[in-house]
Amino acid sequence: MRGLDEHRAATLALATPLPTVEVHLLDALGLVLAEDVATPEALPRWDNSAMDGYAVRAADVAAARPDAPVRLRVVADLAAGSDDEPEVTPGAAARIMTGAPVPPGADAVVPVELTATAVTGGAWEPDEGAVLVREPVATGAHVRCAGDDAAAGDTVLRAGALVGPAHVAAAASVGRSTLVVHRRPRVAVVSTGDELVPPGEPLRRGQIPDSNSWLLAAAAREAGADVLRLGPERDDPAALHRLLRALDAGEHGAVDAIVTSGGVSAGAYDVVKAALADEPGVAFVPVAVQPGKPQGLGRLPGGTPVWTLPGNPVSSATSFEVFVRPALLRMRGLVDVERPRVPAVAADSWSTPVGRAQLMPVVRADPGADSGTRPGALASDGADPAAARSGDGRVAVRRATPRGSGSHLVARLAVAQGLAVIPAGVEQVRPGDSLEVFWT
Ligand SMILES: Nc1nc2c(c(=O)[nH]1)N[C@H]1C(S)=C(S)[C@@H](COP(=O)(O)OP(=O)(O)OC[C@H]3O[C@@H](n4cnc5c(N)ncnc54)[C@H](O)[C@@H]3O)O[C@H]1N2
Ligand code: MOO
Repeated sequence: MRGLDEHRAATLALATPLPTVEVHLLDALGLVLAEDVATPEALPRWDNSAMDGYAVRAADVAAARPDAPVRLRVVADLAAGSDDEPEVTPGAAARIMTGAPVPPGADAVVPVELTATAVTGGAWEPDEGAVLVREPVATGAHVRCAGDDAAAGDTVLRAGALVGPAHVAAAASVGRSTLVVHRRPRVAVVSTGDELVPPGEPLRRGQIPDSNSWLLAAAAREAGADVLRLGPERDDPAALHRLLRALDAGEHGAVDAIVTSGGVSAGAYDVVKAALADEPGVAFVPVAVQPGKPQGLGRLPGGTPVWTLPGNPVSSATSFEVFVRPALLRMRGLVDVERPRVPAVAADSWSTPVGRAQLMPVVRADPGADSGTRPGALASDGADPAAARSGDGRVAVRRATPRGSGSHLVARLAVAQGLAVIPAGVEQVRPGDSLEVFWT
């Protein structure tokens, strides 16, 4: 049997970053940058005021006191956006608003609160032409200097970054209206099985609603892909083969990956295995993991990578999580495609299959476990972190359901907050044992 990590490596090897496209700023949100973005100019572009007030020469107001204010001639009124460049000579000041360029000669800004005018509290009246400064300011006070944020030529965004709101803002601030990003993968999800009917339709004995195509479509979308959801497909190998070949040939629109569920174990009607048996690029391999042992992987003749996941719903879910999700993230251009694994401590005991790693759906073992919050949020969600952590800070976890990692437990899978990864060499987990968990 192939090891869990070995199979993860094999699936990642199928994924390369997708071609790049230039998109408008908002459309870049959630995509991965494929270029470095530099600022052609310093940011800020010029010294500007951080306060509404008066641009002055600091030396002029050094002696200002509330009971002995300094009177300055007001020579200009500079709103943000003004391109005036009035010279502030000794004894002069310019009324200035936050963001307006500091005029030549001025080296500080006096906030309006530290001043009085002839018409205090009213609009500035040019005729009055003067301001009383009641306190001194240091040279440079309330001036935001050119280049504070970035020098001309500085890289402000790096290729490989996942574009979020702050990246959009940074790009806009350097004058970009578009960004070059890796395009989003389009994934076809196909469920198989004669027993399946679309959810909501009447069921006769033996039939169940198809939940995997919905699970996998949702998971793929959550991983940043566009999804073409198909199925349930009948247990007809020739028809399924035709469908998979058509997907590979782009007959349903171009797809970057195909994910199937079901029909890959040892049964008499294992349709996916039969459909792809003669495809030289696809191999079926047992992987030493529970759930998720029967796996198929490879490329169809047109080059489309295909993952054939086992049909048991929890097996499908965990297989997507550890084998497909990282590959989709890599296609999106991300370098870091693994969820961080965090140390945890078992608050529960269970046995694990001999010779296979185990992916155990878990929940926090603290009173906040039912709240739906993730352990990563513990420090700020108001729960008492001490209640959920061991003395050394590790989060305590227990199995999400008393039946543990049973691969048919689809309805209860939603209570799980993460997966504990138990190495193949461990046969029993006991309370207090160290675990590695990734939160999903
Ligand atoms: N003799 C053996 N039998 C099985 C083995 C084995 O090694 N030898 N492996 C078991 C393991 S482990 C798994 S996992 C499953 C995988 O089976 P398949 O991938 O062939 O899946 P199916 O047989 O099609 O279905 C299994 C199970 O899951 C239900 N299912 C399937 N698709 C869906 C869906 N879209 N939505 C909801 N539920 C679905 C299906 O009805 C079955 O109950 O094989 C074991 N057997
Ligand atoms: O591998 Mo199966 O997925 O153990 O249930």
